[in-house]
Amino acid sequence: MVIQLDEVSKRYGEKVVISDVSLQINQGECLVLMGDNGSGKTTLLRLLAGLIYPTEGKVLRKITGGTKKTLIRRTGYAIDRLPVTNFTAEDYLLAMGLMQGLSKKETLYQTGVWFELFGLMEDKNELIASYSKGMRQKVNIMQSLLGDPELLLLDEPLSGLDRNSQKNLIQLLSEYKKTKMTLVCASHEQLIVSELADRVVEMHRGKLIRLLQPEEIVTVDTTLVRVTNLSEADAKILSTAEGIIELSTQSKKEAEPEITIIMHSSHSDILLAQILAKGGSIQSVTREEK
Ligand SMILES: Nc1ncnc2c1ncn2[C@@H]1O[C@H](COP(=O)(O)OP(=O)(O)OP(=O)(O)O)[C@@H](O)[C@H]1O
Repeated sequence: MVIQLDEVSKRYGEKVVISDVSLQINQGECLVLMGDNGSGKTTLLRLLAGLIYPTEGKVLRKITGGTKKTLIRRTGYAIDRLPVTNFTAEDYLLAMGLMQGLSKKETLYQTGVWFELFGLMEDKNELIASYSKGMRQKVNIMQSLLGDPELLLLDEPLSGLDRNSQKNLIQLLSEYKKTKMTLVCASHEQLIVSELADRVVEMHRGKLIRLLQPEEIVTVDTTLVRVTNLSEADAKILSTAEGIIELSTQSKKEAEPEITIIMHSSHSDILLAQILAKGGSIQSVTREEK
């Protein structure tokens, strides 16, 4: 399935949630959506699923053959949290399979393979309401895969899964990708980016701000340092030093301007020594490990 978004915006009342997004997602591609909380990833997935409509612009989903009805059947969507239902996992998935037009036999066969893969075989007849967060997430993903969709939309699919299940899911999705399934996934997980992504889109306040190749997503350990007493000239020199990622000055009323520096942790000892040598006072040092 190929998806084309043309100047898509979505508003709720006055609030602009998606703003002028144009993008083509190709058949067999895996596109990963990244961005801060509230940046619009889930809303974009819902637009792609056809669950909501744009306020402006168009979302075109192109399939070869088939009707609007088959378009819905050919789309799988795992929302960010499976609602707690009063069904057992097997009954729930059976109902979802039948609703999609699968036979009982087909559904039980497909789900049986996944119950085994995700280690849920012994719990399949327990109520979903009694499941842990991770177990519920596995059922959520299984329902999205029913009927082998051509377009699969996943919202934070690795969330709540143990390491082993994460790897099994990645392996399963890699197999689906070989069948030309189009995959759009909201995730910050390095495992998804490195193992599945063909392109990564970064969102900020409803806009696409960057389109990246997976190899451009380099996660490094960074250190954030807050400094005062550093002259403007020294700050300028420091901003070009090796290991500096970002340097910004915040002027506060009736107080020393404070400089915030984000640096590669591998260079932090040398850079902190340079700041002190220039007469800077270090207010705080925070290490952010990725
Ligand atoms: N039905 C709605 N009515 C009003 N505002 C909404 C609605 N749905 C989403 N929003 C707003 O749209 C913005 C984007 O929300 P969205 O859930 O798409 O973000 P997100 O990037 O998926 O966030 P997160 O990483 O926290 O899941 C938020 O400010 C949210 O409050």
